[in-house]
Amino acid sequence: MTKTLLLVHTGGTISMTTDERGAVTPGLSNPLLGEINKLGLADEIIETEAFNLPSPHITPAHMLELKKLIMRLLSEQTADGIVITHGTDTLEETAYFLDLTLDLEIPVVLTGAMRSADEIGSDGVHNVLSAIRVASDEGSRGKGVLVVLNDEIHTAQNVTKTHTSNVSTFQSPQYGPIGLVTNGHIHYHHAPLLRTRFHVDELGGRVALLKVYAGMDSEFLFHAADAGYEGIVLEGLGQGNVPPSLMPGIQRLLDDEIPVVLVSRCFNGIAQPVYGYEGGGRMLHEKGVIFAHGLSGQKARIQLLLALSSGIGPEQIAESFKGH
Ligand SMILES: NC(=O)C[C@H](N)C(=O)O
Repeated sequence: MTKTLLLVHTGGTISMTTDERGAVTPGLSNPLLGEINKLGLADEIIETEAFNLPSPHITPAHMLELKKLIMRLLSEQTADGIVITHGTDTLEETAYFLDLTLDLEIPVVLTGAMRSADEIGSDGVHNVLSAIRVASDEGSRGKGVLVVLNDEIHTAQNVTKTHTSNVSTFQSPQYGPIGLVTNGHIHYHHAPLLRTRFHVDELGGRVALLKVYAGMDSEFLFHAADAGYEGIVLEGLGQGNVPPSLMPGIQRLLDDEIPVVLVSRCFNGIAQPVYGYEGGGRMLHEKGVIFAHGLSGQKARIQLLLALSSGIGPEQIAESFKGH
């Protein structure tokens, strides 16, 4: 069966080259543009450049623009799958944003590279090739937004960048990758069960993400309430605890009806209300702190931003985090 894929570029190292100073930099034009089609990897690849940005420059506003661009392209052109190239630094946030906002059965696959387009051993074209094969595979339908790098398939919900420079940087700490890409096969060994979706046309609300540390005081939380933040995500300690000195700040946020979402700063495992001591998870839970089981801080922040922007009430916001 002939397959038509949309290939959308957003920038990142995959689209960068080394300048005369030896620094990796985006050029005036994306070196990937026009090159992938020459490889004859799919029957038809329709290529679009959304942005040419390093991914630390990508904001939730760009993510929403990307979502709208995809919907516009799909209204003009039917496609069997979508591949998006992206810088790796914030790739997981864009992937999760799209996972929470796109309502598509066709595969949507993000990829990137750790080595620039002109570097020896560059992983970019190989990763695009893998992403195109995954996006063309019937088994990839209905699995939510996927991230493909280094011959592994991850869900947007779980994947995270774990190494500053290694090509095997993307891992899914909770459950591992959901599939593998080999020379001849796309092989899935499990599938995501739960998905949350938000209908968002415009982004509203400021949401901050703060990492909790030993002896942390409440000052930043008081400041966040005074500064008009509409949501706070805390990367708590262990199973989901905070120092007692943070409790006055949390209480202030809750009194002001600012949702407080708690994840763990641990790399693995889920936050849960286990401990009954001052600042322990049980106390936080009883006060109304929302536990985002298994999400990283940066993903919980994207979700809280989308939940607030979608206009749902506090109970539905809390409910939306239950699936994780
Ligand atoms: N490997 C990369 O793509 C990292 C780069 N700083 C970016 O995210 O744009």
